[in-house]
Amino acid sequence: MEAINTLIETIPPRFLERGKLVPVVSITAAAAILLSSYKWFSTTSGNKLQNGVKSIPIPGSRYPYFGHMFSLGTSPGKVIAAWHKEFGSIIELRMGIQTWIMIDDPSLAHKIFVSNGAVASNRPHPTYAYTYYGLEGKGIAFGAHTKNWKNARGAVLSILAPKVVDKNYIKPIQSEAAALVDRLIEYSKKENGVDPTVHLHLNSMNTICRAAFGKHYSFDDPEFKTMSHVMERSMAFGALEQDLPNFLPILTVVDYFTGKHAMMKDFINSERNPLYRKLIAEALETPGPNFVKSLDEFTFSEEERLVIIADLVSGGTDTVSVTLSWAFVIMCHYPLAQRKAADEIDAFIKLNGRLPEFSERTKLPYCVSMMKEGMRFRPIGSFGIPHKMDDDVFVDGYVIPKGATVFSSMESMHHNPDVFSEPLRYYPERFMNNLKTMDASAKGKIEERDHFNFGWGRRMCPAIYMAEVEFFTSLIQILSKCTIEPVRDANGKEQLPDINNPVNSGLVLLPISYKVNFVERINPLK
Ligand code: HEM
Repeated sequence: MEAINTLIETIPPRFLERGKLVPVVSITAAAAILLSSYKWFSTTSGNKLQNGVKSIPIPGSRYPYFGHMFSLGTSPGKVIAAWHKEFGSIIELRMGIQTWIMIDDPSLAHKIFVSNGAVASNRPHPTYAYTYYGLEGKGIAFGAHTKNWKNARGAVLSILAPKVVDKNYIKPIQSEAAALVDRLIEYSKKENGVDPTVHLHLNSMNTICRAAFGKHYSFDDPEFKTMSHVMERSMAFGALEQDLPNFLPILTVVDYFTGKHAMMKDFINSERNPLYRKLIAEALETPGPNFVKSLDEFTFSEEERLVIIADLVSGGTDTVSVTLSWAFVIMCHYPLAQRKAADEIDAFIKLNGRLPEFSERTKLPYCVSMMKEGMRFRPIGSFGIPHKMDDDVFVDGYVIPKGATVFSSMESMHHNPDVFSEPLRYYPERFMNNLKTMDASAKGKIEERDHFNFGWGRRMCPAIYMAEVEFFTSLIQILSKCTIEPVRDANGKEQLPDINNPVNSGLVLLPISYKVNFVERINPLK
């Protein structure tokens, strides 16, 4: 019963009337528990050969029916990393009726996702993401690997191509980055320390909304609040614990009694879709380029276009801001690295009388390396977005079975000593000889990739170039105008942000909420 109680605790109370639910769950629980009330322990027989095929190790303890669902705790990335250390680069988890394969070796991941891209590029179908958010699998992020998806992906790649970003979106990115720095400095002057989260959220939302719709917001704009609310609700519905029947079909009855599907449908029809329809209609009339107008050059249905735009807005909102948030934490902990990057920027400004553009990044090798090392040192997600296998694939002696959900274990992969020497050391210099854009590096040879945060193959993030332009531009603006310093307590003692314990928030890993000071410095431009 302990397992079922844990399960109930994971379902947010707003979706449940506990009084009604507990008896229902108790019946299903009794059925499940009756089947067996003991714990199974790991079959650690990995790498045994059977008919020339190595078996994939199954780590840790697991329960009948539930499998590993209660073994991952609140920091699944860390648990998985420990299992990789013990059992090797490929492990298998049983998540209810689903089989999850976790990989922390980039070359194995490459062989599965890239070399076998034709059958390793599907997505699992989480109920909310696929049925409701995706209006039955439309768009690109959660759509099945079909012809429609290929068309959508092709259109998105063309509107996010580096030369299009350079031509249409660099100026808005620059002006939003400048506004971000000004706000961070202004708020730091008002108080002892500022929590950058909301400022970064506004910045990333404005950057993507300018690109998508040609519009941007202030904090108190009611539409900004609506956008944030819609995004937050969507994330909450998309959380794994909302999708338990996909793992444990016995719990379908819980969804039925709690009316969860009706709530999801209602949210999409009465909140998400009307908002996006309004933004899309306005964007078509707004002067200047934007994603909506670019998509209009293709022949998508109204629903298809809406979901593609929603994918781009959701994908673009908190990814770069979390990357920047980690960069702030890291720079507080490594002031010498921060100084070195600022000196490099100052030297460029002294020579050129202006801030560097992204196209000039190789003149700032330390800054570029710092960006790459920051993403390696603190990846923004534990597992990226999973792929689903359409067929069996035979790789390095293992069979990755049809139907399995395959993840790259991002935390473990980026700290894998076989891939990065001294992986726990923050050492930007390791990338000084790899100054290619992250976009070029991600699409190049596996041995030449810098990091793996943007995923793999046909499903690789289509916005890498835009994301790194945003990251670079904000970093340069910030370091040219201020230093990032820890706050001090009443005794003048530094209070450094926590760098070691990320908070798992759905798809992303956030730093624990923190405050730092953005202290204005002599502007090298003046
Ligand atoms: C630091 C920033 C970012 C990171 C680390 C990141 C990471 C990722 C990852 C890991 C995936 C899944 C790849 C896979 O399945 O193998 C992905 C997909 C995606 N990303 Fe990003 N992303 C970032 C920024 C952005 C931005 C700025 C946008 C929009 C402008 C965006 C839009 C998307 C979309 C639409 C997909 C779905 C692609 C598909 O399924 O075909 N991302 N991203």
